[in-house]
Amino acid sequence: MAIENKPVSNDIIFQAIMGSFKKLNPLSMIKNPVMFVVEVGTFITLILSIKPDIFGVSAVGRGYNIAVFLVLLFTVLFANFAEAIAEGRGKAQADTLRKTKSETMAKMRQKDGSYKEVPSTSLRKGDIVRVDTGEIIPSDGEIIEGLASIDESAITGESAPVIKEAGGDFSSVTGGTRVVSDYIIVKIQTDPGESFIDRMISLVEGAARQKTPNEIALTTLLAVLTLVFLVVIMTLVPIAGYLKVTLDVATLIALLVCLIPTTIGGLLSAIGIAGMNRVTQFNVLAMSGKAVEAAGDIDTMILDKTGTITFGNRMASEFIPVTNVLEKEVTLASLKASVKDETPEGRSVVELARKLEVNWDEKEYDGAEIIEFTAETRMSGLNLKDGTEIRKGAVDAIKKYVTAKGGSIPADLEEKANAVAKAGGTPLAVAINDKVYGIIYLKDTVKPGLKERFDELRAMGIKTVMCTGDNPLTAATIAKEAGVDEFIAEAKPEDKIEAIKKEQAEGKLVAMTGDGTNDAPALAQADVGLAMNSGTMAAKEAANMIDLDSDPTKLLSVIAIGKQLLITRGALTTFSISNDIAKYFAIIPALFITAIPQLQFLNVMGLASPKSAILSALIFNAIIIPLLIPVAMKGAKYKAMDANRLLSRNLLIYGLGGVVVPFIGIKIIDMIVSALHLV
Ligand SMILES: Nc1ncnc2c1ncn2[C@@H]1O[C@H](COP(=O)(O)OP(=O)(O)OP(=O)(O)O)[C@@H](O)[C@H]1O
Ligand SMILES: [K+]
Ligand SMILES: [Mg+2]
Repeated sequence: MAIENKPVSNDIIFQAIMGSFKKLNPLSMIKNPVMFVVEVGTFITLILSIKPDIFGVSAVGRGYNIAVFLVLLFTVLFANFAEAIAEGRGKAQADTLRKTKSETMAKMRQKDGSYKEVPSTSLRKGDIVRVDTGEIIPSDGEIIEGLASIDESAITGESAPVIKEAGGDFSSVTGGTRVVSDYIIVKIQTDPGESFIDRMISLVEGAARQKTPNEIALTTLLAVLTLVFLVVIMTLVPIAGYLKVTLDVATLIALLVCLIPTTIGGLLSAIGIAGMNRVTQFNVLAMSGKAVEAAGDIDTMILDKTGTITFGNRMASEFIPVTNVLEKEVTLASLKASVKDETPEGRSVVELARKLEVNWDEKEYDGAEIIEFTAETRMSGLNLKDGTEIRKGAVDAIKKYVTAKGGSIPADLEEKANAVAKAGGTPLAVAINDKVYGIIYLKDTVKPGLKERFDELRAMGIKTVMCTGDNPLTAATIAKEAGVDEFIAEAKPEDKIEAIKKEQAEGKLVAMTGDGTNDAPALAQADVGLAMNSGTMAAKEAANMIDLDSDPTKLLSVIAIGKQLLITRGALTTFSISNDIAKYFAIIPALFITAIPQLQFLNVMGLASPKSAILSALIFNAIIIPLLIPVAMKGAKYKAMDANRLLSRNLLIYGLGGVVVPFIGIKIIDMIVSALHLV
């Protein structure tokens, strides 16, 4: 499996430790204003450790300065470590992927039609290659000829081979996957360095990671808080002077660091990276953290039917004649309408007709005009040289077509089409000129386990809408079987976009899942566009997430991760800020107690000495960061419950916990520090 949930190895930890030091570079540190302030403080206390009197006569000794310096240094290192360890996971995954990207040779078609061996790295968009059994597909592309079973385990981890074929929604192939039977001719669709695996590598590695709007807002808030506390500390100096308490520079810095939100400041980026990692562990590639966060707030989910809710291998299973037409006649008409239809549906019609031993003389369709299937017309067929027009397509489309030609609609067409539709199949009507011959029954299967998962979505208050080009009856049957809330039938690509825009206009966040080229615009329009990996290149490029397992309900997991990401960030911010306030009350009394003995009643903590109080608070402030790394990495506990209840629960745990924990922690550390006579 390419992407897996390995435990953090010693190697990752070692790399993360090295990374913690590398990240001390102030240029990279400045992106995190809170930790940058701590780093500046670390630098100043380093100078004080060397020359304690540099800012005037100091009452504290070198040892105290050194102690503050060391604790501050570790605070910065711990924060860096949190980020580095979160990144480490992705780096390890990227390394595994790089191994699958070994250079291969490709057979590239030359101008004269012959094939020449070239290195896969030299292939450009538009080149045509042939891939035979056992060979690795050299780059991403679209099959233009042939049908093959392909082992995609290198990217999906799924060992069962998948069938890929020219035409239709299953024609895209990915570089690095292997042909296990037959051969295919592929038109390359990416230039070197831009392939799917390349994108996967840079994604899991976090190279393309950008702060989400949410993260930027929080970073700004934390920077403002830091500034406020800087002012608070400054005003402390004249107050202390008035009270004849001397506050050393090292003490002021220590106080400042205790007060500014270092806990969340240190963990913020790790939370984001880990959230993205969790998405990848579900075999979903998210192009941006923004998409994952949007998933956490989704109100409506729109799904394409064929290939998303169903497996999408719509196969002809029966030819049904209308009255006064023989079965043989409708079979022949269907064959005629499909001999040049390269879609999987078209080929399955030809296959079934040939199995029923109906054949058509090739000479008859010499020079015929091919009418290719489009999602717009929902028809396909041939215009013969003698003027005969043969069509098959969605029943309503064929009806319109025949009526326009002055033909009449057989009385039992509707009934026969409905019977197929009610069984969940797709009926295609077949006509030659103005005469309708009958129905082709296309069968498809609903993917298992959807109903339960759609029920879960409903419980979370998310509405599911199936949007299909198919007729209303088929749509109704499949909608019922899959358990979606609503459906839109006979939808053209622009109708899918309209459906999304309508929801968005009501202020809702919309997710769309799809697999076809006709879904691409809708995937791009949606706030969260999840493409099936089985789908076309266009769909995968338009989407901001790709599910490697082609499971539309995977969005449920992404929604959970998105929600958890927002909750984790909120919870740790609450904890961090209430923690800092508690620290303030723990150490201020200790500082002023010698000057104002009346304050003794405030000194509920009974800390040993002002110096030990400061140092203990600072040590607590540092070690809380690594202690919370597991929460940042795994995410805060998340249950599918009402948002308000979840919020009050978190406020209770992280807000109250944030107030209480420092009192206990600082007291314990103070006892150790004073017992060891550290200061
Ligand atoms: N090869 C074909 N020739 C003629 N008509 C077809 C062909 N394939 C599909 N159709 C008809 O066109 C309709 C639209 O097909 P399309 O694959 O575009 O559906 P869609 O909009 O992607 O919706 P979904 O994938 O959800 O079913 C089908 O329901 C069917 O009636
Ligand atoms: K702090
Ligand atoms: Mg489709």
